[in-house]
Amino acid sequence: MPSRVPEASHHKHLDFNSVKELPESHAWTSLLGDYPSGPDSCGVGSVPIIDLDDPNAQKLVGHACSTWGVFQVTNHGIKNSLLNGIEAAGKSLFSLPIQQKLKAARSPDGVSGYGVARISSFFPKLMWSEGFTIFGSPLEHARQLWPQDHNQFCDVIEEYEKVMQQLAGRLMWLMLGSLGITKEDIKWAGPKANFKGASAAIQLNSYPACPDPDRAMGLAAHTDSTLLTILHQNNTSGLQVLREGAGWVTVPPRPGTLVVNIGDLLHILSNGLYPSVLHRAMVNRTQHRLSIAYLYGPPTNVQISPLSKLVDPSHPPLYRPVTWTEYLGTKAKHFNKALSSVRLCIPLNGLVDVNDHNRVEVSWRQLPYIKMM
Ligand SMILES: C=C1C[C@]23C[C@@]1(O)CC[C@H]2[C@@]12CCC[C@@](C)(C(=O)O1)[C@H]2[C@@H]3C(=O)O
Ligand SMILES: O=C(O)CCC(=O)C(=O)O
Ligand SMILES: [Fe+2]
Repeated sequence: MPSRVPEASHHKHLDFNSVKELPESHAWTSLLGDYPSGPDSCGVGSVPIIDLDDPNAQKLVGHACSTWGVFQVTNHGIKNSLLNGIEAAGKSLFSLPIQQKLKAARSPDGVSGYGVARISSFFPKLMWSEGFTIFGSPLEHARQLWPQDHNQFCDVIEEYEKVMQQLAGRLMWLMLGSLGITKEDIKWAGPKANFKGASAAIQLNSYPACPDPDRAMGLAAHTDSTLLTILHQNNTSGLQVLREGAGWVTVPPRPGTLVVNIGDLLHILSNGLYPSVLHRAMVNRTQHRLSIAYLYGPPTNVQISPLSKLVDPSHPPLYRPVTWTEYLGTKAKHFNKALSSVRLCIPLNGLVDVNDHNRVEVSWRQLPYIKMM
């Protein structure tokens, strides 16, 4: 694990508009040599695109989840006007003067607000991006950002949350259905099995054009601590996913298409059958990139553990139960070791020791960070 950067060791909040040269604080040397890039040269294919109206959608989703951990969806029911609306809301936020944005700064222990990527403290260099997280009502922060006129922003966010919650529920049943899981198996999905009590955060990410993109990192490689994440990107490339044996594969934006990726909690729930995908965001010299992530999780206090239908003597539970709140805390503390820190030890006699919560294993997931040091 790279050494952490002390909070005050350099200026964290950059006014990207005024910077003409990449500052040393943001220069990630030897970064791009960690894995080969691009699917085209080695023929691994590209991230699957699934039409949600396809009668075969469940099977296609299941296959994409077990092989890629990520897929793109069309015919998802989200209007283009709303996607444009949330993009415009993000643009309007990030184009405010830095002093104004800092009025809505995320507090050191807080979740919501404006700030640098929260995983920054795990890296020796800062990332070429800024973010705004919404968990619960955006009203207070929106008032600080636009004292005269915050309604437009809040209305778009509210509408986005409403439709994304429905889409996320639909995706959950496609994913779970493909594992043979039925509505009776997930009590916390609620009496109508529509995941009404689920929680979610919206993360607006801004990646300004960068004077030296080959030495900069937009958002460092990570997995999401979610069940699933639905990502809308503007018309600028930057998202890459890591495919074992192939390297970093770019997920180019396609108008009206949303990216869905599996997070650590679905990895746990599926007992490792649907692995969470490692991904990152790169930057470029000329275009401002914007992405909006809908980070979807269970009700915050529900214990998530491998589904009993997926567990038997030859497939023992790989993870101990954990709530979303607890897991987010673990991620904030242990970052890329969070998932293995909730993994159970399977001794040779096959009996699981539920108290051994702290085993740390080195897997291919950790290589990108180790190589960076
Ligand atoms: C619900 C959440 C997931 C997240 C932490 C957060 O509380 C809100 C922001 C999310 C995000 C977005 C960018 C990448 C990420 C690793 C991060 O630093 O903040 C994720 C967090 C996560 O999935 O662990
Ligand atoms: O900007 C992107 O494409 C990725 C964003 C992301 O990974 C996140 O918000 O968790
Ligand atoms: Fe992410």
